[in-house]
Amino acid sequence: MGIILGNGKRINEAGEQIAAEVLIEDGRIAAIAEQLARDGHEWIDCRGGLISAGFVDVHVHLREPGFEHKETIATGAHAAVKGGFTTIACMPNTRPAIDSVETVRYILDKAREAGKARVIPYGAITVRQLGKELTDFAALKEAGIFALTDDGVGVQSSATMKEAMKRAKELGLSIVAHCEDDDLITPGSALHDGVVAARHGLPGIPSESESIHVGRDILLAEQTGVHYHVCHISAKESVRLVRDGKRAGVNVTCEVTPHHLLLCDEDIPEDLNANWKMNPPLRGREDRAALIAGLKDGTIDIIATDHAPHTAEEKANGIVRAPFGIVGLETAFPLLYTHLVLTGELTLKRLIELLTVKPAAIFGLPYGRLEVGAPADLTVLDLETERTIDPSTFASKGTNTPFAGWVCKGWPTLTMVNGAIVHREAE
Ligand SMILES: NC(=O)N[C@@H](CC(=O)O)C(=O)O
Ligand SMILES: [Zn+2]
Repeated sequence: MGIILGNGKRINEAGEQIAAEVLIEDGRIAAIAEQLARDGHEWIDCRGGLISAGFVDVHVHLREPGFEHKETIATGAHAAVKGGFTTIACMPNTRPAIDSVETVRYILDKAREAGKARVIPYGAITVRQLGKELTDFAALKEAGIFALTDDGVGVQSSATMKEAMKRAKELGLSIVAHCEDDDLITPGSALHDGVVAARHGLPGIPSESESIHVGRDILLAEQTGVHYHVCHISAKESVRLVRDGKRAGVNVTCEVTPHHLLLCDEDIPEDLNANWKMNPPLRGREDRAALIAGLKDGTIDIIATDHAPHTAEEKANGIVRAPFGIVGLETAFPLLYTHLVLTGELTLKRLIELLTVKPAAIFGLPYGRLEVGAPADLTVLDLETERTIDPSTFASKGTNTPFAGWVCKGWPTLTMVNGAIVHREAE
């Protein structure tokens, strides 16, 4: 007995939406056709919704262990499947950091218990993410990490980064980098060093604090041959450096977040609400344009949310003292579909590739494909119904989003991981 996702649509090679039904058996996609014989299988009515491969998000902060008041693996993995994400990679800036085999095992066990999205942990590059001593990459790989990063902080020392890349290359692991040169940032800076910070008389985070690491690391990746991936790219100069690196044949990829694609510093409300504070900051209007251009020309490889939950109390501390970060898992697809696809910036086919097959492919993961034989990680999307983003309905513990009140189409109605239904909207 299998399950049929019936009365749905899919996107064909030409990018058209065509009628489709999908049969799931033994956790895999067993058949895809315009119409399937019911044959006693369980039949689910997709009501004309788009059946897509489940989304893959390589940048998620799950906060457990250590910051369970912000998010737990269970609440974060639930938020993921509500947003159509079936595989999420969790960042190591937990307490303890993901720098030991024990912590990797703890996370994998908790994720299995939660039974929602598939969780693949990153391992920290350096012990406690302090930027000094490298972690035991081989042991972390054996325990099940998916790639290496110190996200949350930049690796300040070029020598440490180079040594990390050499060892990662030997083990076939990717180096994923939060690019931030601490020396170039005045402590307490919260906003991009641009017109808005200037108007408020606040010190700004300059673009070169990001791009200098991007440039440095592309040169080191060229030397070491490692696959190097840039987190949450935000500055136009960083996009240019990645474009040049790719042209020179360096194995460099990068991700952009929905918020950097849709917002710039000039959109931040005058009261400087801290739900607009994240790292890297919303940059200038030209940076946002460069990110969209980079996405269109293939310089930017994928979209990742940088889901970063914090409590409302922490975010009420004012723009300077509040922590950096916004949630993203439950709003990413509706925002991108409504504000990039329906506006004509990107095709739906391309948006879905940026969220599925592309992230899977650059990290060698067997997910993100709507194909017979592939693991049945699927999401069904209602492309018609308009809904308003309401943080009080989030499964995430975090309600810290600048997008509250935005009206979107493209809401996930059903999510399946390995053939099991892990989320279904009430009808
Ligand atoms: N992006 C953020 O603003 N914050 C992240 C850290 C990070 O991704 O750098 C967090 O852990 O809160
Ligand atoms: Zn980061």
